[in-house]
Amino acid sequence: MKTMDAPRLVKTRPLLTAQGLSLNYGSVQAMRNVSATVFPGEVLGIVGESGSGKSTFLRCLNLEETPDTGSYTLDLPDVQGNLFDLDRYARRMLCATRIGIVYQNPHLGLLMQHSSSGNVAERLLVAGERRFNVLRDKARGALDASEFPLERMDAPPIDLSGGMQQRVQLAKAIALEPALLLLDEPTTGLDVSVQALVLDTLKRLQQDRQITMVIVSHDLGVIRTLADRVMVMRRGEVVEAGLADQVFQDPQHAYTQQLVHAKL
Ligand SMILES: Nc1ncnc2c1ncn2[C@@H]1O[C@H](COP(=O)(O)OP(=O)(O)OP(=O)(O)O)[C@@H](O)[C@H]1O
Repeated sequence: MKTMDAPRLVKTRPLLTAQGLSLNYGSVQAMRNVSATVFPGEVLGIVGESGSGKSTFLRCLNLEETPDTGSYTLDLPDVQGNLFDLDRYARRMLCATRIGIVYQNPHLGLLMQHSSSGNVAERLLVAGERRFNVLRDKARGALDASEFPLERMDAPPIDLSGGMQQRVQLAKAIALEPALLLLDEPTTGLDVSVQALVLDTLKRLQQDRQITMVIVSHDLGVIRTLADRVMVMRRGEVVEAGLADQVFQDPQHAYTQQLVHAKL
């Protein structure tokens, strides 16, 4: 069983605060009044059935999407106010330098025909690094931390396995040591044994670097392995939220009970 690391859960100020996010796509209400707080070094897991609004919420946290209502702040020294008020350039810079994301579909996060090291270096270039040796060394370091086989670092993602592609995405996401790492179904679609290895890497990275993470998965096993806190979504709403161990051991909402028992 996962052991609870108490000090990580007793932090004074949240890093991430999202309040009252709602978003409609035409007549579809993708999110209704969704709020979340994540403290530094914590992992928030978001579970729920397909179409419950998990990815929409994550896209908002990555500033790819702007909700109709709601606010989002990150408690960082040079970042102020509601991030949804930032212009496109400021959003792009904030995402490039402070927020990393790994998508389920590597085509969304990577240039599939470019070298893997080039994909990671691109993130550093956006942040202003121009020295070739530094780019190469930092890309190598990030790939190594993601447990990517370095002898393949010049291969394009299109020639790599799904697990390796996810490691390249991860390396790109952590290359600038982001304050927040967002993971959208990072292991879905991989073979079970590869899933377990990628999960191990995520767990190790989180423990070594204390990265604050928000992970979306429909797989309770993934959430149980990584998350300190859990948020359960259904039809665009949060139906239950709490410490992971509590939610899994004593789910309060009928829908969460159904999810947990279906998994057992
Ligand atoms: N760009 C879009 N245009 C129109 N509707 C959308 C769009 N993105 C999401 N939706 C709708 O919003 C709702 C929430 O979708 P979302 O992808 O956030 O759910 P999810 O919980 O992440 O599901 P899944 O696990 O299948 O990815 C769904 O009804 C979906 O069809």
